[in-house]
Amino acid sequence: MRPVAVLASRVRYEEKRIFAALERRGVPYAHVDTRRFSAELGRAADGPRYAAALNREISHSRGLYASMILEARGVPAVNRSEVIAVCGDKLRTSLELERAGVPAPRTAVALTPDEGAEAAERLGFPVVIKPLTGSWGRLAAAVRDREAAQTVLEHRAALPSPLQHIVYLQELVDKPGRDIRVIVAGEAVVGATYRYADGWRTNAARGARSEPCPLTPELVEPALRAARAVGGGILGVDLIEGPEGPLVLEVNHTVEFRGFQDAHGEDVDVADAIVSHVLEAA
Ligand SMILES: Nc1ncnc2c1ncn2[C@@H]1O[C@H](COP(=O)(O)OP(=O)(O)OP(=O)(O)O)[C@@H](O)[C@H]1O
Repeated sequence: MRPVAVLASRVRYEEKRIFAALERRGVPYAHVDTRRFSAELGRAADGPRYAAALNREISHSRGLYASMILEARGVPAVNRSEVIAVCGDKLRTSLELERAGVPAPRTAVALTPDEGAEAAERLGFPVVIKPLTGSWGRLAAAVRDREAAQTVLEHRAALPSPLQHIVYLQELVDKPGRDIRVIVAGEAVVGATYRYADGWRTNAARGARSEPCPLTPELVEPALRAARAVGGGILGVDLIEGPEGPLVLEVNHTVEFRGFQDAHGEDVDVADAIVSHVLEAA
């Protein structure tokens, strides 16, 4: 069997667990550091060197293009470049969720900061203003009135990147001090955790505490629908509990699972579920 490529510029807890899971199953693998990755075009006839590629790259651009290049060489990538492109952009994700009828917070988008203030007013305060790209909740702001919105949007307008001038807004959902993370691998739900933290951003990267969350149909169904909507693969679906049930916030394409694994202990093996899905793709 040709080796499975594990694409990652950093070997963290998650990648170590994945290497160990591959070794336990006797699957040959090669760690490919994306910082040392290059390919000459026109040589695709060389044929695929890997049975599949598991993309664990944190850098969005390197991850996206690594999957794209390997796919062009006939290597099935997990996740696929198209999925990474959708998940890496909050608006593209929201549009796919909307198309699939997945419940999500009320969301609006404006193509200039000035129009953003109007759109926020129409959505109704308080609102969350988020960058289209990025993670760990960085640069997201909860604003309670028009004046505060205008201050944030003025900062946005001053930023050099045109992408920062696109304003993505959401109602601030009054949630019970926690998020829910559901990990999906293909058509299987690996498990779910609650993530508790102080403040309105309760995601794990900001120091949240993870606890196991029961897999109820009202959670599993929107999580699987969200994963399918973005194209499927190994995905972390983030949900918050609204007054009428779970709402999908976003879908992450490079799942960090340390808190999740610690919360579940021996009951769930995320790395093994990931490897099992990659072998299906191979
Ligand atoms: N509309 C909302 N209402 C209430 N809380 C929200 C809303 N949007 C985001 N949050 C909170 O802020 C956190 C960060 O938001 P979001 O997940 O959109 O940002 P991110 O930068 O993509 O983070 P990550 O990719 O690390 O999950 C969420 O985990 C959630 O706790």
